[in-house]
Amino acid sequence: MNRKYTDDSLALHTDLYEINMVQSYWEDGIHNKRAVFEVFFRKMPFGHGYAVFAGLEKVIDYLRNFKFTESDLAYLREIGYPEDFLTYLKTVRFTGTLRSVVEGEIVFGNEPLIRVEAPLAEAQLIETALLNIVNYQTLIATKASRIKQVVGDEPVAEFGTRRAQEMDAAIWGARAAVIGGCDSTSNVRAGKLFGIPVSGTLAHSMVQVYHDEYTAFHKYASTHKNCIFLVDTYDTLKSGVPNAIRVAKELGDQIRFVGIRIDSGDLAYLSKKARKMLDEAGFPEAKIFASNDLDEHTIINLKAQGAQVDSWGVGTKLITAFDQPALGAVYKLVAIEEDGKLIDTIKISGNPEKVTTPGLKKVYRIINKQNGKSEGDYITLDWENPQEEEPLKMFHPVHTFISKYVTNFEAVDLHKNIFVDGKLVYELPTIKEIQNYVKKNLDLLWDEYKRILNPTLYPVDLSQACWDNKMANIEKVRQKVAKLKY
Ligand SMILES: Nc1ncnc2c1ncn2[C@@H]1O[C@H](COP(=O)(O)OP(=O)(O)OP(=O)(O)O)[C@@H](O)[C@H]1O
Ligand SMILES: O=P(O)(O)OC[C@H]1O[C@H](OP(=O)(O)OP(=O)(O)O)[C@H](O)[C@@H]1O
Ligand SMILES: O=C(O)c1cccnc1
Repeated sequence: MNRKYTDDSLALHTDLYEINMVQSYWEDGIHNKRAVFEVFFRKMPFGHGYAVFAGLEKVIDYLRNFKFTESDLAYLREIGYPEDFLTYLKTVRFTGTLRSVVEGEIVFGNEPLIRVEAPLAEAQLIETALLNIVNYQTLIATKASRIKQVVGDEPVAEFGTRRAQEMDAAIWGARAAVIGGCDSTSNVRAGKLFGIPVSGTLAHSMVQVYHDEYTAFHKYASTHKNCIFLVDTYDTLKSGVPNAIRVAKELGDQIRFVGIRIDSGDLAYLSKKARKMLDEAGFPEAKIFASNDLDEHTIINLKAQGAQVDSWGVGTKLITAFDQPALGAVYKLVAIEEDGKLIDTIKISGNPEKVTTPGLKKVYRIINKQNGKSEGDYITLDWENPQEEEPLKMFHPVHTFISKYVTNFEAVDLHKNIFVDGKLVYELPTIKEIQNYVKKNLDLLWDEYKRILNPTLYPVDLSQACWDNKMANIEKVRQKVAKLKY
């Protein structure tokens, strides 16, 4: 490789306009004003009833190491930035406070997932990377959770690396898939980096190398104790399954015949026939693994057809978020310092759903103590404490007549302090802990929110104070615009 600059930092993993805006702020002397931005998405991915948040570990890593290196500065110099601005950029680190929902949190549209309070320049420079990370990982974790919803307790292996949108996506996608509910990944590097269980069978090429299944299975079994034989290279029922049975019988206790994998053809029909053959041959414990372009839709169909599948391998459609390639999370300014005080800001849109909600906010999950289920999420201004309100009025933020009163509840603040004044104060959980957290959180939701087709809309409401503040800000902008004379 003969590149002019070494790839030794992620500070330039940003859109040019962020640097240009920061240059203007710096020239104007406002780059250190406090600014507050929030990350949120509007539309539920895949039409799912909930999303699974992922990406925080990478966000933390990115922010801890945030700095412009000599090669970054040399490149910026080359493309025309002035020396005094570069001298300033050299000093920039992340010194802000970041509050966020944790990985594995069940989240919904229009609620703040991450809140960044930092000097304006810093908060601006990190926008692109934060969105890049959270958009992808949350999307994949959510897709995996959809798949897990239809699979139930059977194991799901993530097989997507070869079809992922490049290497980083494979690695972080594998991790996100495991957060969402996959039990293992085929990506060995992801196993090494994140402590995720790895799993695998064998490919058609190995059968082709030995020209017949019998020899290939024997060779595999002579080096590996646990054997899952791939049975669809030539003819699943006439050749693959009989050869798997023959080798398993011949080797007896010398191997652990875990089962067979079917990777083409009619998976319902073939799995039922194969099940019968394995049972009749005395292998009722042998498992049937299925793969081939699977997703939640094919799996639900296969189950409806009575497919005898015990374990699922899911690749392309999971790792590429095949039916919805982007989450669409945004990063919006909600407050900015003026005369030493934070002032709320708003972005108006003709589309009511795109009008931002001004001010520093918190998001609470309102859990009914009687049944242990969530009543909805409740967004408040920073200073509010919904726990002190009894009964708590929850109302739809657009169709405000839809409302309910909740009593006997626990209001759980979903945001944790991750960085305080640039210092990391959060201890990262293990992947196993994150997976358990997802399961525990999903128990809070009624099944109606969890079905994969037309789920009931989960309430994400604004507190009265938050709603009033939004209306007041809209009115303020309206009056300002009305006074303009152009
Ligand atoms: N019984 C079934 N009901 C619904 N979908 C199925 C069933 N069996 C398999 N499928 C799905 O149908 C698709 C079939 O893919 P494809 O047309 O590539 O056929 P194939 O059998 O894999 O052929 P090839 O040998 O070329 O791989 C896959 O997505 C697979 O998961
Ligand atoms: O279908 P996916 O959900 O994407 O799962 C991954 C696929 O990758 C492999 O196929 P491939 O044809 O690449 O290699 P093989 O010869 O090992 O089957 C495997 O057999 C699966 O079909
Ligand atoms: O181990 C497997 O069976 C596997 C791994 C990656 C992709 N497809 C299948």
